[in-house]
Amino acid sequence: MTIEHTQNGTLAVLNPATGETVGRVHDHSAAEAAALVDAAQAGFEAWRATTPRHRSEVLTAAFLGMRANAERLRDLIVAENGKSRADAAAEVSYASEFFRWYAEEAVRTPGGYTEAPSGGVRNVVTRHPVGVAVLITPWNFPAAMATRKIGPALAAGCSVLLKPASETPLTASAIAEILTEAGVPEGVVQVAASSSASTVVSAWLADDRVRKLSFTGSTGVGRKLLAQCAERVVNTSMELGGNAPFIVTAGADIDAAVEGAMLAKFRNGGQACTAANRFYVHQDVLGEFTEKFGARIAALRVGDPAQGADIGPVITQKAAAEIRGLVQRAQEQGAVIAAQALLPDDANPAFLAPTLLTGVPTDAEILREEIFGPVAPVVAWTDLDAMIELANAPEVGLSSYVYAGKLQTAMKIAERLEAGMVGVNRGIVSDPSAPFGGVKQAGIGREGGAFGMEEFTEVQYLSVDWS
Ligand SMILES: NC(=O)C1=CN([C@@H]2O[C@H](COP(=O)(O)OP(=O)(O)OC[C@H]3O[C@@H](n4cnc5c(N)ncnc54)[C@H](OP(=O)(O)O)[C@@H]3O)[C@@H](O)[C@H]2O)C=CC1
Ligand SMILES: O=C(O)CCCC(=O)O
Repeated sequence: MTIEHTQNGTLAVLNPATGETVGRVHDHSAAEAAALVDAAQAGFEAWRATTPRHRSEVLTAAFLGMRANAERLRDLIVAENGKSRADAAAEVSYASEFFRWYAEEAVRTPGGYTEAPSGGVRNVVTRHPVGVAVLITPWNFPAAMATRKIGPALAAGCSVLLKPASETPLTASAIAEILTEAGVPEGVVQVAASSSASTVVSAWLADDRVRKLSFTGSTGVGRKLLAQCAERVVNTSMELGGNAPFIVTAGADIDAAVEGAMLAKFRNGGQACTAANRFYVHQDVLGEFTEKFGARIAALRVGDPAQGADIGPVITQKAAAEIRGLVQRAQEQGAVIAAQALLPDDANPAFLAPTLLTGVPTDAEILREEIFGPVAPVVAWTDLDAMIELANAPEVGLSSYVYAGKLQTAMKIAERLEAGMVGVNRGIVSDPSAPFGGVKQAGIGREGGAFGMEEFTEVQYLSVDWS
C-alpha cells in the first residue's frame, strides 16, 4: 500500500481510535534500504561467528528486556494498533516468549551422523544460518510477528532486515532498541519503515547477499513476493491469510464453546489470521449457542482501548468500510443480525459494533472472505460430511477450531480438516513452542517451536570417506 501521511521524509503513525499522530518514523527510500544490506552482511558475518551459548544469552537478555518494558510496549501497541489493553498486554507476553523459546533453541541445533548403506561412507549432517534475512510483518501483531521471526533468525546466526507494517512501525523500533541493549551487535537487526513497502523490499530482494524472506500478511501480497523471490530462488517462509471454521457438535459443552468462540473471534477485535471466521453449529445446539454467544457479544464494551474498552477500532476506516459491506451483503443474502454490541456516540468510522449473524447461507460472500473484524457469522449443520466439506472449501487452510463432547469425536473431525492448526476444545492455537502455519494457500513453512528455527538454516551434509 502507498501511504499518504508522509512528510519531509517521515511517516506519521496514527492512533486508529483517535486519529491523532502518535509518532513519526523515517520513511526509507530504495537507496537507503539497499545501503542497509552492507551492514546486514557485515553483521551476519560477525554474528554467525558467535557461539550458540552467546546467542542464547543475548536472547535471554532480550526476553528480560521485553518483560522490563512490558507496560511501555503495551501502551505503544494500543496507541498505534488500537487493540484493547488486555490484548496488547497478552501480545507483549506472547511476543517476549519467542525470545525465551529461541534462547533455549539456540543451543540445540539438530544434526546427524549416519552410516551410508554401502558402509564405506559416513553422512554427517549439520545446519548453518541461511544468511541475511528479510522479515516483513503486519500491523495486527506488531510485536509478536516481529519476535516470532527475529528470535529464530538470531538463534540460528542470521542477521535481519525488518520491514514493519507502515501502520505500526513504533513497536518494531522499540523491540530493536531492546535487542541492542541486550547485546545484539550493530547491523544484525535493522528496521526500515517505508511509505512504499514494495520499493524497500524489492531493493533488498534484488541483492544477492539477501538469502531469505519471511513474510506474514495477506495471501495476495504473499503471492507477489513468491513470484519476486523466484527470480533469485530466495528461500521463503510465508504466513498468509486464514478463514478459520469454528465447529460445534451436538455433544459439545456449550458454555466452553462460547468461551472459546469469544477468544477465537474477538482476540484483537477479530483482526487475526487465526480468527474464527465461520461458525458451523449443530442444529440441536444452535439455539443455546447463539443465545449465549449473542449475550456475550452484546456485553462487549466498544471504545478507545486507552480508556479500557474491550474492543477498539479496526486498523483503518477503509478496513471498517469493507467489513460493513460484507455484513450488508450478507443481510441481503438472508442473514440476520441476532446480537450486536453498542457503539459509543462519538465513535469514528473505524469502529465497528461486534455482531452475531445467524441464518447465513452457506454460499455467502462473508464466509468466503477473511473478515478481519468483530463479526461472527453462524451456519447451522446436521450432516457431518457436508459440514466438513464446507469447512474445507476455502483455498486457505490455516487454523480451525472444533468443540465436541468426546475428545475422540473432536480429534476425528480435526484430522479431516485441511488446516495447519486445529484448536481442539480450545479457542486459541498460538503458542511459541508449537509450529504455527497453514496448508494450501495459507502459507509455506512453520514458525514457532523447533520448526521455526529450521526455517532460518540450511542443511549441509558431509560425505566422509570411511574406507
Ligand atoms: N495472515 C496475516 O497474518 C495477515 C493477514 N492480513 C490480511 O490482509 C488484509 C490486508 O491487510 P494488509 O495490512 O494490507 O496486509 P498486507 O499483506 O498488505 O501487508 C502485510 C505486510 O506486507 C507489506 N507489503 C504490502 N505490499 C507489499 C509488497 N508489494 N512488497 C513487499 N511488502 C509488502 C506491508 O507493508 P505496508 O504496511 O507498508 O503496506 C506489511 O508490512 C487484511 O484485511 C487481512 O485479511 C493482514 C495482516 C496480517
Ligand atoms: O494474525 C496473524 O497475523 C498471525 C498471528 C496470530 C497469532 O500468532 O496468534
